[in-house]
Amino acid sequence: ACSSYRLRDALHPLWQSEFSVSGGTRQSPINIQWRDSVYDPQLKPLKIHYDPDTCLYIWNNGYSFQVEFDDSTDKSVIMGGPLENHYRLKQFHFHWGAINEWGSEHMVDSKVFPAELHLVHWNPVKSTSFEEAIMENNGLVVIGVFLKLGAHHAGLQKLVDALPAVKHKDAIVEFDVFDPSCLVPSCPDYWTYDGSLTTPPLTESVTWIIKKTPIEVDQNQLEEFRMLLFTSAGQEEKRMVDNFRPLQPLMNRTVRSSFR
Ligand SMILES: COc1ccc(N2C[C@H](O)c3cc(S(N)(=O)=O)sc3S2(=O)=O)cc1
Ligand SMILES: [Zn+2]
Repeated sequence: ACSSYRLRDALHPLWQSEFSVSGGTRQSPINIQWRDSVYDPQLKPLKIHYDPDTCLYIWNNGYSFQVEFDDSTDKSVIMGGPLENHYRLKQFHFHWGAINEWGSEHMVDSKVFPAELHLVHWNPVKSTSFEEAIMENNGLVVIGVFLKLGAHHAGLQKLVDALPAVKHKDAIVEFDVFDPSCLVPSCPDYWTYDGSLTTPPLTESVTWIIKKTPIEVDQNQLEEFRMLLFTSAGQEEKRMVDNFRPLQPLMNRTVRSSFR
């Protein structure tokens, strides 16, 4: 894994140079060293209540595909875990590689996964809008779920079937009635740490919750991700792959685990 990591890092100077914020002390993603994580018995189980009717549309934002939700009410929220209050689901998206040997943003004991799901939530108690929450300390909570190559994922397939409609940058397609909790593993175990957005503006406003157990997807489903394009219609095609940020230093942070 480390060799492919070095290779993948060398292949992607863009991500290395463009996305390094000066003076950051809590940047993401990180390599989670299982043995250095600290079990915190005060961490509660994470509670997830998503209403499938709050799903709005899928769009290609030029570095991933994103599924947006109606966040004007508390219909789709998470609570518990390390959180003092509830957080509203705003969007989810993925990061993936050109090949199965890499693609995730976080790593566990230097193990990379072919892809990683991010469910982005914001704190409606501390902030009056998502845009405001992005700039707030711990204004956002992102749940990270690793994807590994394995069985076909029936819930994901509904999403995959819509991807050809958003092949190009800025394409958008209506996507109603989808419950993203089908993408979250039932195992309750997670790690949590204070970090940042992994794309610009890289703000240090994210409480990360990384699920220990990956979900399984099959090769065809990963290949469908790789058929998307970074480029707009009419431009020279660039396949949307390797849209992950390199690992960032842990610095003075502790990763807590919800499990022994
Ligand atoms: C300044 O305006 C904005 C700033 C940020 C964003 N977002 C889009 C980003 O792609 C992005 C990436 C996230 S990740 N990989 O989970 O760390 S979370 C997130 S976002 O939804 O906050 C939208 C508007
Ligand atoms: Zn992300």
